[in-house]
Amino acid sequence: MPNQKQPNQAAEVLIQALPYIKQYSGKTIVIKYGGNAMIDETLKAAVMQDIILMRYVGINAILVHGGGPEISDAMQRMGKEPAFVGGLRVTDAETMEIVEMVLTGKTNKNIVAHLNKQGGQAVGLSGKDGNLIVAERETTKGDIGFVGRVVKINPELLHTLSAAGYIPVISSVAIGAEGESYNVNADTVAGELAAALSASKLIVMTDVEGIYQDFADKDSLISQMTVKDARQLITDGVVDKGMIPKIESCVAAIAGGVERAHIIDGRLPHALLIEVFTDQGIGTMIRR
Ligand SMILES: Nc1ncnc2c1ncn2[C@@H]1O[C@H](COP(=O)(O)OP(=O)(O)O)[C@@H](O)[C@H]1O
Ligand SMILES: CC(=O)N[C@@H](CCC(=O)OP(=O)(O)O)C(=O)O
Repeated sequence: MPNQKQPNQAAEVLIQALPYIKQYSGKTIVIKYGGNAMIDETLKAAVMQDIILMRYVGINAILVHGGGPEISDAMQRMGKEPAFVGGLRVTDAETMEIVEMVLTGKTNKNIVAHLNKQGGQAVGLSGKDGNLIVAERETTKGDIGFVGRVVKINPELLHTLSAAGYIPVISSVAIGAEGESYNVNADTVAGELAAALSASKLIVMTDVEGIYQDFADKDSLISQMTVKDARQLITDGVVDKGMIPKIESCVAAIAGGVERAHIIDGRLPHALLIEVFTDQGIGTMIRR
């Protein structure tokens, strides 16, 4: 399709981006990618382009991906019924194998291939590589098997890859003290990594515009709030389901020193570029 912008308009767009390029070049931005934007191929291509552009202007872009629906599909094909306790997948030994095959084997490599096809230099990792994400068994929700609680992040490998211009793509499979695998929620991993890397931003992409004060009222989108407000939303039961781990990961990131966390709509093409490089605030921003 021909570019419908007049040349001066195109120049304006680039000039508007300049202060943001200056602000974030050389800084780290952690992106959690999942949900709808992952299933739709056109949206997926747009997300990859945004990340490649971020990398080319010198931003250390780190991508953490989910893949919950794909894991559930694979389980069902293998005759296993997915079950969740408090939003976490009950993960017996066989399910852990499926999680690792799908997330680290398939989804991770698929994203890496997409990024590389479009001109990026992506490297796929799980939390096992370089002992990146060390976990122990999550025990606060009863026995839910090999679900992990993050105990340590070793981000050195990510610094090395970013410094060399690579885009690390990370699946949320962690390693235990005995080398065993743990299944960790991908939102949680993104928040922990953002804190460990002292990222400038954590951006969580999802399948709604952002956080609503009242989920039934689409005019009640919260454009920004403090960590205290965010915690209150969970206490008051305003957010539930998949939104709770997202808010918790934003809160953990900010408590760990990240400046800002954003929950944005992955269904909007180029939502990442709009968030990082324009004056337009989209989604919900959480700050100290
Ligand atoms: N107050 C709220 N505002 C926005 N979304 C909410 C709220 N409370 C619950 N949600 C739910 O959280 C979901 C996002 O979490 P999830 O389905 O896990 O997303 P993803 O697949 O992107 O990880 C939304 O689709 C929505 O149904
Ligand atoms: C413990 C736990 O629940 N792990 C998640 C890991 C994947 C994930 O978080 O994917 P989304 O971001 O697409 O939801 C799971 O098994 O589904």
